[in-house]
Amino acid sequence: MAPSKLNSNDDASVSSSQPESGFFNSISLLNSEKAVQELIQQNPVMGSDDHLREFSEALRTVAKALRRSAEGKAAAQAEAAEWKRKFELESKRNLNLECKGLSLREPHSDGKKTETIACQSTDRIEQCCGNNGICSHEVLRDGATNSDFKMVNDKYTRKASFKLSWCCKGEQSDQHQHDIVSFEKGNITTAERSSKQISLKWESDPQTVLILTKPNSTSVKLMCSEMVRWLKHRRMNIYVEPRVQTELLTESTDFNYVHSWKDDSEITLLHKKVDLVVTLGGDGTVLWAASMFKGPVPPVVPFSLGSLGFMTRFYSETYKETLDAILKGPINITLRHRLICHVIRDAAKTEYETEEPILVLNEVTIDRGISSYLTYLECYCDNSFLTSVQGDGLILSTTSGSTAYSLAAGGSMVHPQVPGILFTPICPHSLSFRPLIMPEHVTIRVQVPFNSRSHAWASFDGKGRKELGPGDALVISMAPWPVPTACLIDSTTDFFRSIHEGLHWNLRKAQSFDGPRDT
Ligand SMILES: NC(=O)c1ccc[n+]([C@@H]2O[C@H](COP(=O)([O-])OP(=O)(O)OC[C@H]3O[C@@H](n4cnc5c(N)ncnc54)[C@H](O)[C@@H]3O)[C@@H](O)[C@H]2O)c1
Ligand SMILES: Nc1ncnc2c1ncn2[C@@H]1O[C@H](COP(=O)(O)OP(=O)(O)OP(=O)(O)O)[C@@H](O)[C@H]1O
Repeated sequence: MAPSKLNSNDDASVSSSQPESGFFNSISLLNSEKAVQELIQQNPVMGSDDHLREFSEALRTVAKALRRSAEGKAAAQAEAAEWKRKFELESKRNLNLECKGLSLREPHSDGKKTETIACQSTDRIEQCCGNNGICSHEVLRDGATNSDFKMVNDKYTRKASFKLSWCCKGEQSDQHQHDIVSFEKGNITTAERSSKQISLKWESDPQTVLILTKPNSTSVKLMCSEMVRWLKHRRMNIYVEPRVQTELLTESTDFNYVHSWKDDSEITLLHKKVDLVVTLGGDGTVLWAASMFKGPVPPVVPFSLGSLGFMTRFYSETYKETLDAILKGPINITLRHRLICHVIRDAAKTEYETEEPILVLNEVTIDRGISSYLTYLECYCDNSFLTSVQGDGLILSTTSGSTAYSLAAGGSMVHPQVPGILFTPICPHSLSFRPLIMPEHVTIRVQVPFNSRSHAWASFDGKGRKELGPGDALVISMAPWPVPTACLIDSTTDFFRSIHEGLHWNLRKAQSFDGPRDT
């Protein structure tokens, strides 16, 4: 991922910054008032200006038109492009004003003035972070507003801010200042691929840890209570799920300092309180943790207390040393991309009938469920017909999910930092249907045709099955909120270790020298 796409927000959780075409496509498919409101809430820059509220109105109009007619689509897309341009200009202006400490409510500046402000604020970013970094307090407001503070144990604490940086070869050259592709003196060049290892450095001490645990496991329960005691000793605020809070209180009333929530709606605010998420379990627990955050996700430290543990590189035996190092920082992280999935019902006549989008870290699968007939699915990429699937189903996977179900269905393994979407058929009844890997910016639509003999079923990271009837569709694009997972060593070493140790990739006895050979 190119650095310009990285951002860390004022909640010190990680999100991608500017909307890209895939993201924008997904915005234009947001067709409920609630979904648009959520998007605005989750993006403080977007939500901070009347102009941008107007933008959300336009999005709803665009979304409606997109779903109605073919002619409407062309007009709506043109309108969407115009709003995208306005939005980008506006976001840039807001970011720049923030960097200069100016009020977001200043009257609009003309293009020239915006440019001057942009230059000054860029200088300031570089003064603090260097060319290859981004600070949460610089990019987004760090002025002490009430909402920035959280109340824990009757005292106000502030969510820790951090800086993300990435190493870039050729620091001396100015190549990294170029756009991705540049054209100078008739020569086409591409910028150096600068997204190497991303490093997270705390700018203020992390204070609040959320521990998520695999249920029904005695070893996990023991590890959880030991870790809670140790974190308390380190004066950390600790959150756990209500089930775990009950378990801890049953063990001892001494655990009354552990926080939880009563109502599921409080989960939507967790990212504002939590500095760090610790998972105790296997890959399923990491998926569970990711699913709890419908927007930005705080850094996740996955401890291995499962069987395969592809994404859980940390050993629970050495949790004290690990957490000491992580709370001190800096830490290498992998930004694991997620997909955002919208179920669009054919029967939905109004925007209120459509469903909440679902974020997946591994994959969304559309299969035949209990039906014994072939699944028949029509697939479109950015509104162009791509292919139809006749077989057991289709997997749309992230690169993190490439080593899970997609791998079992014949898809390639892909490094988790590669920003792509895997398109992997499940048992296709065709001799020539090979898996594909798409670029990150595409929007894929999978539709159950009206002449399909059966219904299809979508499942999200192996959970939450939804039935899709004829005319229903699933629209998938890259989500702007990745899951930042801490690395034991670095993204690449961890990935190679996982494919060797977890999957025994290409394990074969070496051929002995003792035999016929070239002379
Ligand atoms: N045929 C298959 O391989 C198959 C079938 C169904 C689901 N799954 C996978 O299971 C996932 C759900 O995991 P769960 O733990 O809740 O269910 P689960 O308990 O059924 O475990 C699935 C297995 O997949 C492994 N796994 C999960 N994510 C992985 C990843 N990113 N890379 C490598 N291995 C991974 C887990 O370690 C576990 O061994 C789904 O997202 C799907 O990818 C795989
Ligand atoms: N906090 C949680 N609450 C509810 N369910 C959870 C929670 N954590 C994990 N799960 C579910 O429990 C199941 C098993 O968890 P997990 O995959 O972590 O363990 P495992 O199967 O022993 O390990 P591995 O995936 O490494 O083989 C998964 O389906 C996961 O979704």
